[in-house]
Amino acid sequence: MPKGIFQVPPAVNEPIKSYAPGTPERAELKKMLEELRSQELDIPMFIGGEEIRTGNTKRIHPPHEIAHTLGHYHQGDETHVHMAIDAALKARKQWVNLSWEHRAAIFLKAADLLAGPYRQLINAATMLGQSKNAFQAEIDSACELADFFRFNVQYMTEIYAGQPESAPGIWDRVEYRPLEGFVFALTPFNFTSIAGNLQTAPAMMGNVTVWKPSKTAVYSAYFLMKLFKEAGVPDGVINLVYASGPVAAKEIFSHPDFAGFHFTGSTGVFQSTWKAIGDNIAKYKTYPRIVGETGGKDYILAHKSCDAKGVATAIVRGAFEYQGQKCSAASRAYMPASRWEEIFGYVKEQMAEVKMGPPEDFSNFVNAVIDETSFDLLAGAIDEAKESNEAKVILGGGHDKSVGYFIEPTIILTTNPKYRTMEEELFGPVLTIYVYDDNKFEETMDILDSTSIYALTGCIFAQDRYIIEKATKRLVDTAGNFYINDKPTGAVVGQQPFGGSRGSGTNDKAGSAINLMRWVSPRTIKENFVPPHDFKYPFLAE
Ligand SMILES: NC(=O)c1ccc[n+]([C@@H]2O[C@H](COP(=O)([O-])OP(=O)(O)OC[C@H]3O[C@@H](n4cnc5c(N)ncnc54)[C@H](O)[C@@H]3O)[C@@H](O)[C@H]2O)c1
Ligand SMILES: N[C@@H](CCC=O)C(=O)O
Repeated sequence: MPKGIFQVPPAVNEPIKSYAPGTPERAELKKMLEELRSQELDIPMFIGGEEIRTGNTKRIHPPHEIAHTLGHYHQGDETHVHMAIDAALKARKQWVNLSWEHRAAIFLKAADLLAGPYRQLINAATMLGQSKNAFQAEIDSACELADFFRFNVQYMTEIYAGQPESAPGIWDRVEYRPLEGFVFALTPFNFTSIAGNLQTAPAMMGNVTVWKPSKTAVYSAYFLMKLFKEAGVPDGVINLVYASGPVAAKEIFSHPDFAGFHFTGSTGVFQSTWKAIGDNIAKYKTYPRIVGETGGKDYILAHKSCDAKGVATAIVRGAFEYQGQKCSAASRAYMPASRWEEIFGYVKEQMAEVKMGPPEDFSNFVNAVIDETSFDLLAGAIDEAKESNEAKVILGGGHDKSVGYFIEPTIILTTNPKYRTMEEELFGPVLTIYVYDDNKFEETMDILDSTSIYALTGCIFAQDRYIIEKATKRLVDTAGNFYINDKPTGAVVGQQPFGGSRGSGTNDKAGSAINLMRWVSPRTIKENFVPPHDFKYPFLAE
């Protein structure tokens, strides 16, 4: 059989389609939305390639239309988590031995299927299930996920190519073994791409996985599983269960073969799961890898030298796209007193054109927040600000859950830079502004640095280059992704590796070689071509 040192096609970012009126992609997406809306799906779990139905079904509805039923999923319990672990460990025997180029081919095929025949299916499922507009679905579930697959394949080959030096007569090699056990992927509701990356990144490196999605993103998870199957992921390599988070975590974190945790979600859940892993540490065969990207309190800092219109657009897009439900979304902003009125004028001008409603109507920029719990939390914080003597609502502030979970894009102005909504992650379309005295730029950076536990994203708007340098240095620990004259959202795989530090996560940069390295356990192999036959050192010769 001919052999070769294979090279993968260089990764390029999936081009974003416009969905402008009259484009074929708009027509295809509209048709797919209608098709999905006309069905009520029966959604099983997938364990070892089998469809598992429990009869304990839960209704799925669009967050923007509570009365409409998209389908029902079969809720599992601890027995299904166990089945998933067993199926993963069974599949491991073959999967770890499959040559890397075949793993690569599966995920390159997944990228092409997603960019082609699955594109509008996954986009429509994300729009309906998670209430995203067409553009937000496109950049997430089609483009970012295809980018994760393609760039991760390329990074995988770069990792494998990393080999040590060899002295004369010796050949040193490193093999990047998958972890000894299984990986648990616990995924959030807000990005279909993240839900599709957390189990495939470890799987690409030769691992087997148990995947538990958010209960509010089961609908798109179901279609992702179909995509994985069609791409050729063998049975049992990725097992999808819908047990509750605590039930799944309890079973998984007490299993001796638990070898890795790939998490994205809130800081509180990450901290509690880390603690559970720590409590069980003596049970495991190997020290588990823990990767978690978590919450944020992302900021916009404007200097008096800023471009006011640029700041206003960063506020509108950075805080309100996808209803502020991006971990990267701007939720606090520091504005110079001399420019605030001008900036706010532009914000009001832009917001006057923003429409809110269901994503099936393509003229809506803002859709619904994910569920009632989130709605109540956001509405409560807004109402509290309305009553506060330290804050006032200067834009939006309305909320209504009679049809869907709609929260108007809201701006709170506070006189207290440590006001609750300057510190806590709310995860919705609520931005809090603190206006500072132009002469207190440095003190304002100190306040910004010490206000929240998070350090995910942030940006500086300034035209003065000395100020840009000063802010970049002074705010070094406040964000894992720092932007200059740009909004703090919209990182692209291969361009801006994404992740935060402090309370925002382990900063292992999703969609990068840093992340993939966490899913391998290298073995060093030294081969001596002509082993010595005499134990004596030369200096013993006398
Ligand atoms: N840093 C990042 O890259 C990034 C990206 C996306 C989202 N996020 C963060 O994710 C959060 C929003 O997503 P979410 O609401 O789905 O997060 P979440 O923490 O509520 O849920 C994440 C996952 O954990 C599960 N879970 C919830 N409680 C659990 C428990 N007690 N034990 C075990 N599992 C549990 C959920 O079912 C879900 O699958 C925000 O905090 C956001 O900032 C971070
Ligand atoms: N890539 C996205 C990640 C958002 C997470 O929820 C961004 O940078 O906005």
